[in-house]
Amino acid sequence: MFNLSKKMLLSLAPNHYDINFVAVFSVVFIFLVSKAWRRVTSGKNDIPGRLGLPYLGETISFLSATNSTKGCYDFVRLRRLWYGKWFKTRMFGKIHVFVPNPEGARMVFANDFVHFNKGYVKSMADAVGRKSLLCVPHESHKRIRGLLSDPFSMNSLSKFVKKFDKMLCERLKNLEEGGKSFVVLEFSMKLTFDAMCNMLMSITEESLLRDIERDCTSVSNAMLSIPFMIPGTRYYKGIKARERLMETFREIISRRRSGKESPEDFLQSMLQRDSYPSSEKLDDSEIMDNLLTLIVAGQTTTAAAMMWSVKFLDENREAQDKLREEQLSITRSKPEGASLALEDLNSMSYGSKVVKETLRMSNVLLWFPRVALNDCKIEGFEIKKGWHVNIDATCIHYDPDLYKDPRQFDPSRFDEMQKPYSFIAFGSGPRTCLGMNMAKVTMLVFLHRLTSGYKWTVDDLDVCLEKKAHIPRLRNGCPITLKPI
Ligand code: HEM
Repeated sequence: MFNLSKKMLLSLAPNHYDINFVAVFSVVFIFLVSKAWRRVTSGKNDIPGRLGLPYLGETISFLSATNSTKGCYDFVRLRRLWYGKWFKTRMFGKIHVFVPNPEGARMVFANDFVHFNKGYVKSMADAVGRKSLLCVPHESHKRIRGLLSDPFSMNSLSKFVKKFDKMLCERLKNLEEGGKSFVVLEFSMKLTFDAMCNMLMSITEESLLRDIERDCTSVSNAMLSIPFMIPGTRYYKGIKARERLMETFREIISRRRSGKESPEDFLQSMLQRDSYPSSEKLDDSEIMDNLLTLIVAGQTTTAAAMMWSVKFLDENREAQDKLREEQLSITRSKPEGASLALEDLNSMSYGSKVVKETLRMSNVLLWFPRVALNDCKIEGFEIKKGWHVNIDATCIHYDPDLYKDPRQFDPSRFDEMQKPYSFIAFGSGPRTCLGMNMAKVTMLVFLHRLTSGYKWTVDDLDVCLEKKAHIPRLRNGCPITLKPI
């Protein structure tokens, strides 16, 4: 009975067009009815989105976006197109909501540690250590952060500015003499790493720096891995690397305590508190876990931002010329060959806007994850205890209601005051980036030396992003050739 031939089927409809029409009509009808049904059955405070199968949800789509050259944010971008600004999804067994606006961001930041906290990820705590700022509970966080903060205040960074400037000038000179193309990302990764190790522990020996860098990279790779101690896995390599790093840090601390060396640096400022009451000092495991945290949190972020500044300035010559003009006027106001001082950075008003615009557009940290500690509401939307709430910095930084022509690199947009929580590249609230000042001065010195000393050509214009990277970076690392001016 169901064995109708194609001919008979066609005879049921006067022509092919009718069949096509009926098919398209049915699909549209089913789509509209199911949409209307979802609207009727879900409350008006429900966040739209697809949770998919239990546990798995949309994990595969997320992983495939992460594994593409468009980058993992493409997963979020597509869902915004399908569901609107607010949407939810399920990944790795957890429900995630992406918070798309300043009002929502304010609510989450203002309730950090109260209604929200960073999600506990075992691999992260195992890799950077349980005493890391990224993992400790509220009370310890407040104490540890308070004690770590002083060396990162603007005033304390003046020695760092001088040292970093000297290091950068030497390296740029070498590249200029070589006259060859080099990859900015490789350059900036090594530069920021060496500068941080110098500032934190006065390490300058090349082979030791490279050993520590290799191990820090393994730790960083292990932070979001599956925590099984199986040889060959990212987790295993990260834990082994951590053991070696802790051994190195322990040796440095013991040399300092024996009085064999006492350079003026971050570590020494922590050890000077040895005789203080326990509430006013960090114990050794707190110092070591946070040395590792600072390197891991500071290197890749700052290096990626430096790379993006080169790319954006290359694409926007007007901004590059304006920046160069400002920086050359600073050079002219100083004796020849003088190094930069912290006070010089205060005259870099356009430079500071270039840094902000670079961070707005590059979104080195795409979103900031939190977990809801209780049932609550954000902007009227119901959030259940245990849901992951991601403050979507990228969506906020590209919102055309907050930034006119958001895809245009325009540092002068920061001439005007921004709406609160519309610029959140360094986060906000009790977890605001601890290295914010250091990152800003590093980028300003870099931009100063680059634009006042050189012009450059980008040698490969490919815009594909690196695969499997959680920090958006160009796949080619932005190769350039310098031309002295
Ligand atoms: C351009 C460079 C940088 C960017 C864009 C950046 C961004 C951020 C953001 C957005 C957060 C908050 C994340 C959240 O709320 O979940 C954060 C936290 C943090 N950053 Fe940075 N960062 C940069 C450079 C640095 C540097 C140079 C250091 C250290 C020397 C550093 C150390 C930290 C630490 C320790 C935290 C955790 C703070 C806490 O939980 O109390 N960052 N960073």
